[in-house]
Amino acid sequence: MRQEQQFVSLAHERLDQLRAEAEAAMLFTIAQVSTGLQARVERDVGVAEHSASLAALNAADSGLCFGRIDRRDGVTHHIGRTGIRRDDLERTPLLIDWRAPAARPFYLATGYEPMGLRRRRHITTQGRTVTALHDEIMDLADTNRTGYESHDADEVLLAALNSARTGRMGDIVSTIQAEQDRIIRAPRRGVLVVEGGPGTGKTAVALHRAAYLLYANREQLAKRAVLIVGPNPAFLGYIGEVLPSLGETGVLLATVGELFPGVTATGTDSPAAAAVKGRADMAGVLAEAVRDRQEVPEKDAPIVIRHDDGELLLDWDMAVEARHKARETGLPHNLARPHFVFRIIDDLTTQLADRIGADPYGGPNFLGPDDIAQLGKGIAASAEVHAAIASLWPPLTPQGFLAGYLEDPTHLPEHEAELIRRTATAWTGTAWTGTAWTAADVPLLDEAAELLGEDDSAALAAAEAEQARQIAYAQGVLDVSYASRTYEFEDKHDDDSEVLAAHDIIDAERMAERQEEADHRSAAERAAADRTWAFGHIVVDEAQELSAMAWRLLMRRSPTRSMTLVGDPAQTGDLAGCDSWQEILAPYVGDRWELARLGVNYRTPAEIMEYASRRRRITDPAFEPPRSIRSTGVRPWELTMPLGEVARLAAAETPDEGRLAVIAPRELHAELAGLGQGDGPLDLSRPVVLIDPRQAKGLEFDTVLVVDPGRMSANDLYVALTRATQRLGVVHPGRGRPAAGSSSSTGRVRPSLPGD
Ligand SMILES: Nc1ncnc2c1ncn2[C@@H]1O[C@H](COP(=O)(O)OP(=O)(O)OP(=O)(O)O)[C@@H](O)[C@H]1O
Repeated sequence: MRQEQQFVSLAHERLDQLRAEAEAAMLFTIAQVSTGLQARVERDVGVAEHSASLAALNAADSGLCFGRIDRRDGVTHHIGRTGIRRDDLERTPLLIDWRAPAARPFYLATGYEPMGLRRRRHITTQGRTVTALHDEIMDLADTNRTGYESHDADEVLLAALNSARTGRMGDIVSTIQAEQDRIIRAPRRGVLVVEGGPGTGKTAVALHRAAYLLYANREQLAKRAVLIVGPNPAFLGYIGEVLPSLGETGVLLATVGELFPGVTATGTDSPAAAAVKGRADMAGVLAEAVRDRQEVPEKDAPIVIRHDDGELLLDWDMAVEARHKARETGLPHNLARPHFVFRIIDDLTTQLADRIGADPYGGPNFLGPDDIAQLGKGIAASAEVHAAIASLWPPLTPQGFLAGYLEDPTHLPEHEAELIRRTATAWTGTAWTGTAWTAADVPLLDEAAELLGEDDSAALAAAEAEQARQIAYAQGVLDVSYASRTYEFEDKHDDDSEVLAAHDIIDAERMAERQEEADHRSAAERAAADRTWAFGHIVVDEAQELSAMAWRLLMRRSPTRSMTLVGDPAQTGDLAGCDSWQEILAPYVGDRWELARLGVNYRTPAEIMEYASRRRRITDPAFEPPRSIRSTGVRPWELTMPLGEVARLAAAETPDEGRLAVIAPRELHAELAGLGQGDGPLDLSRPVVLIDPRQAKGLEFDTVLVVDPGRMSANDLYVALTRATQRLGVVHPGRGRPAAGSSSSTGRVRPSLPGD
């Protein structure tokens, strides 16, 4: 213990030193007087880098060193949350990062396969003090004993699993299990699906995998960022702190509803409406709806355009031909539009030229090419012509198009159109007044953006003009720099001089590029603002919940198909969700994806899992639950009581340390308002929270009260019943009945389960 304490103290001293250095470097950078734009940008980048490394060092402070491996060849490594080098000339490693290859035996070695280890040691600390050691002998022939040999190999793991919940997920670096380690370190290429029942560590594994990949592929991933998709904002808040504690910042956490920059989905759809919006055939439906916006006049009712030189007629033939040519390009709507516009203007010009320049005696047209070009310019500049063209083939934004479509949904059976129809009060051009976008609208907006394409030619032209202006400016600067060479300089250094001046090494164009304000946002920040960003890796948690349309959106963000998808089809709650990985993935990767399974439940005690499985088998007789790693001796209980009394029950059941959740169908929440949560965003750090089964997805609490299970679908109930780490109570609404059965720790008498 003394030796390990010395080591841990040394590691912390070195961490403090590194922190002080990073702080000093940051202050120094901030203090730089930076006048030029370039210098300011460099300063900002420097500050961002130093603060990221400072954040990583700060996050590693708690539980800095948690393990040690002694190899048979006499080499010893200490394993920690981050890698630390000594302050010597060779910068020898002091603490090995848990993700480094050298740390791997700490997670994988067993008595059967010791991987060159003699001993594995878990070091438990509180602050900077070593409080316990647990040793495992790997080499059974080794007779050396330390006195800290663990009798129960899982002692450290069980202590971690039994600890009170805080409302925030913690990292598991000190107790990653071998089956989890193999998934965390699997190669980055391709699609890896991780399937497992509730509490098998899917979320934990997914987050540690993200941290591992950023460590192992820092070069590529730091530039492209990793996207982690979760089911709802409360869940993202719950897992949000795990990654900083793993020292990672190049990560964007988002729900699918947050993946269309500029749109915040605050509305809600009925489950049936979301299911329609999420269906794969919505892609074809929207494509048809876009074609509907490419119109032609009625055959016998051409559009009449007033023009200085007389009326012009935009008729059916002309529009059909122009539309055909524009569609033939295969370009999205807005990008094909210039082809349509060009064709119509050309035809109208011919129409006008034929009329003006016609020879009454049947000879050739009087007008020469220059005259005709002049006429064309006049037509192209006519507001009336443009209005007529726009009425046939309007430029469309995804928001404007989808808003219009949802007001009058076409290409769907009437009852489905009715489900998703929106009766908005007004569309202002950028937002709805009245009805908000929903999470299920976001994949449709993304689809619309693809179908419409962005006509950015105006923006590109503006960017080019700006670039030209900067080149001209830079040229001026270089000329001044050349002209102001001192004679002394010229005397001493002829043309072969090795001393370089600005004008020698940089031309105007390059200098202009440097003048441009460099984008010094992190990759994750830039990715969040860019709909077309291609992420280096995408992790999807609760992947079974995503609709087919959401998958289309995600696949666009991952052209390399480097993805980790974790989920459990048995927990699918969303009607739009898929229940077969093959079905989800086949359109994108065929059968080129890997499946890994996790089979041990680290969260739910055996007693609760047994109860949940029994309920589950009512609808799914062949159901096989994951194996619980621990049991608490406390069986779940059922009670019938008026809803108004649930708040009192919750107060009595709330553990002194830790959290309790009341999970009830949404429609009962008003009656359960006594739980005092208010209307604000869900705050999981409160000792008691009231949530519905969908919100409960992915979360866990020490104690859970499930209210009115009869109203929940089989999958929702299964999710609700598997959220507790210690105790589970099930409340049926009713007048209450005399209780009979086992006695609880709170003294309440609880009826035992039918069939128990
Ligand atoms: N190796 C481990 N060491 C310590 N704790 C672990 C380990 N693996 C998982 N856990 C813990 O088990 C609990 C369940 O893990 P997690 O939430 O990742 O499971 P899940 O499979 O995503 O569950 P669900 O499908 O129900 O959302 C968490 O508290 C997690 O920290």
